[in-house]
Amino acid sequence: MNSSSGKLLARAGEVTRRYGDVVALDRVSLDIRAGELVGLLGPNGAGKSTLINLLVGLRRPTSGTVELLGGSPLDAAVRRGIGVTPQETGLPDSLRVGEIVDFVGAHFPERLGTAELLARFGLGDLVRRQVGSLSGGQRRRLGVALAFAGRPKLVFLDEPTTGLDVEARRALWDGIRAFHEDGGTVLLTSHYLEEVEALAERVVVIGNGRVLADDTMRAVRGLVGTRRVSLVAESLPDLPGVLGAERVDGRIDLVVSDPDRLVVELVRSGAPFSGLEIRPATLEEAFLALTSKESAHA
Ligand SMILES: Nc1ncnc2c1ncn2[C@@H]1O[C@H](COP(=O)(O)OP(=O)(O)OP(=O)(O)O)[C@@H](O)[C@H]1O
Repeated sequence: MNSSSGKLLARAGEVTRRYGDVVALDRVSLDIRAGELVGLLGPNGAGKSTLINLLVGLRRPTSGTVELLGGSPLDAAVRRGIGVTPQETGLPDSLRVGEIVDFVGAHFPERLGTAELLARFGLGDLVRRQVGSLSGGQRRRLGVALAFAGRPKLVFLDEPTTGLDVEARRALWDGIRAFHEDGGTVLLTSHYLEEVEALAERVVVIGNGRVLADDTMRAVRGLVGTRRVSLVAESLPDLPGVLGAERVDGRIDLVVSDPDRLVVELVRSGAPFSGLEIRPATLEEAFLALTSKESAHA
């Protein structure tokens, strides 16, 4: 909401993280301010989890700086102010849902009541159930809910709804929204554009370890305010304004911002082609175009 005026809660400054030869993050900078709900969007291997792990102190950057709640994420006292749900959560099967929430909550100076927390995430009916008896989706929801148990200032959610059905996903969204509406700050990663669209006002697109866009959802859409031009051709010359290109089932699909100009240039080039189709690009395609921009070849 007041994205540029809120207090700075987390900052990655020019962070690079290598794993051997792999550069998972390449000089990434990111500020998260109080009251924001930021969606971190990117394909598999883009570096999203690595960035979260650096911000929450699970890993250290190879170079660059990380600040969390005005201190260092390596400081356990600082980390008490945040909530984290990793991609996978291992919870002891024999404990009851209510017991786990009590146990986790007890580690924090301030906490949300067990009943309230479970209700927020649509888990109220499960308070007496043993974790071992929960479905995968229920367990996942519990894992996410636990990130909110200690009334955190800032919550990091790494792909919170992966593998959940529509209903469970919406229950989670409601819980995340309720926290945000109370003034809470969230950074969440997702592969799902609809999830980021449903929740986040600010979107950071990450690909190949770099920040490709950091703006409002609207602006990120506009940035690639795109059409998809699809045609059959052996090969194409370099064409102007191509944001992304891929071969699909014998066709070449180009994501472009100005399809008229592209077609004019295509005809002018004399390259043989057939089966020309032009349609609006979906947000998914716009996103893929952004992430493949550097490697696009038309
Ligand atoms: N512990 C590790 N050792 C070696 N390489 C790693 C390690 N963790 C991550 N990587 C590599 O770093 C890159 C970024 O991975 P990361 O998990 O941050 O991406 P991601 O965007 O979270 O992907 P996903 O959506 O699949 O979780 C990948 O190439 C990955 O293989």
